[in-house]
Amino acid sequence: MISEKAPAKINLTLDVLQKRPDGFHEVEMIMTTVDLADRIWLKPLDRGITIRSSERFVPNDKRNLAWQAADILRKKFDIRSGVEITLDKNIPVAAGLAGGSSDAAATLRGLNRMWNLGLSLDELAVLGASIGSDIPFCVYGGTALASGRGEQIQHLSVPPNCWVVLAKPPISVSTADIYGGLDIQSIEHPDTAGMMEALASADYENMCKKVGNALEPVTMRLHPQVSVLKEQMLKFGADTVLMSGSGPTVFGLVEHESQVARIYNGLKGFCPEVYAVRMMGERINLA
Ligand SMILES: C[C@](O)(CO)[C@H](O)COP(=O)(O)OP(=O)(O)OC[C@H]1O[C@@H](n2ccc(N)nc2=O)[C@H](O)[C@@H]1O
Ligand SMILES: Nc1ncnc2c1ncn2[C@@H]1O[C@H](COP(=O)(O)OP(=O)(O)OP(=O)(O)O)[C@@H](O)[C@H]1O
Repeated sequence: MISEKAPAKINLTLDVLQKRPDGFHEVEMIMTTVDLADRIWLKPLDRGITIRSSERFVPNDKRNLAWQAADILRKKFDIRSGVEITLDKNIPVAAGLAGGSSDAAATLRGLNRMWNLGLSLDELAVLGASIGSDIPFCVYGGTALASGRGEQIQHLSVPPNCWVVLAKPPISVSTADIYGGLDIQSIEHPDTAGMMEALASADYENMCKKVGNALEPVTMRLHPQVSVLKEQMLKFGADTVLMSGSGPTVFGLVEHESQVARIYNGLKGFCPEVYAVRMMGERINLA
């Protein structure tokens, strides 16, 4: 049996440049992995792909991104045997934290080992891109600038050490609806280059100043709870707060562990899903 860790990501920046003829949006976003992770287990089967999950809201058929990752490898390399994929979910579902994408990326890395395919992370990322825009980043993890529709990856420096408090309000957000609700002309563009400089110089304060997400106003308009949560987190002492991805999870950054408890305990009262984690920031190696 093979096991792989599948970490969540947060967006330190997310900029949308334009809508493309294929319906996707041209983006520029800086993402980094945090120490909140699913674990996937791969068990050889004679045939077929089956999914078991600890989380009842996750589909256990071909709608599961991990199923699609296994399917693409089986078809491309004419693999006759099968696999049972067990997902130990810790990352909240449909949260803006790329949980499903990270499970798919971990499945690609794990099956590459189990089926002795000898593929590089770059090759796995290309295969992952055909399933979802966030999967290439999740294949490498770490910290990166993602462009195109999210599949072009440029690796960046590890962020300065800090704590991340994540809070997911109990609402569902459709990524397609949030992109669809954007008015391209009125976007307030985050300073992507400024964030890259802050990371390169490991400047925590500047990193906090440069966070920004063009999708945040769209999600907040549809779900005012997200802005309430953001205000609360700032009130409880976070140095900066931003929505991740298309939401609805918001994250707050603090430099010292001693600042975490006030935010965590303050939010726990009215938000059911709160997590205090560290930024991991380092890339995943092929085992
Ligand atoms: C919001 C983010 O999670 C930020 O990291 C990503 O941009 C979305 O990544 P994802 O969930 O892997 O997205 P996909 O599964 O590829 O696409 C879901 C839907 O989001 C919209 N979409 C996604 C990515 C992109 N660059 N432009 C888009 O318009 C499209 O309507 C698409 O049908
Ligand atoms: N392995 C999986 N884990 C969780 N959800 C999955 C998985 N595979 C497919 N899904 C489906 O994908 C939807 C989005 O779930 P996911 O947790 O990946 O969202 P997300 O964190 O918002 O992703 P992203 O940040 O990439 O937009 C869920 O509603 C679920 O039905």
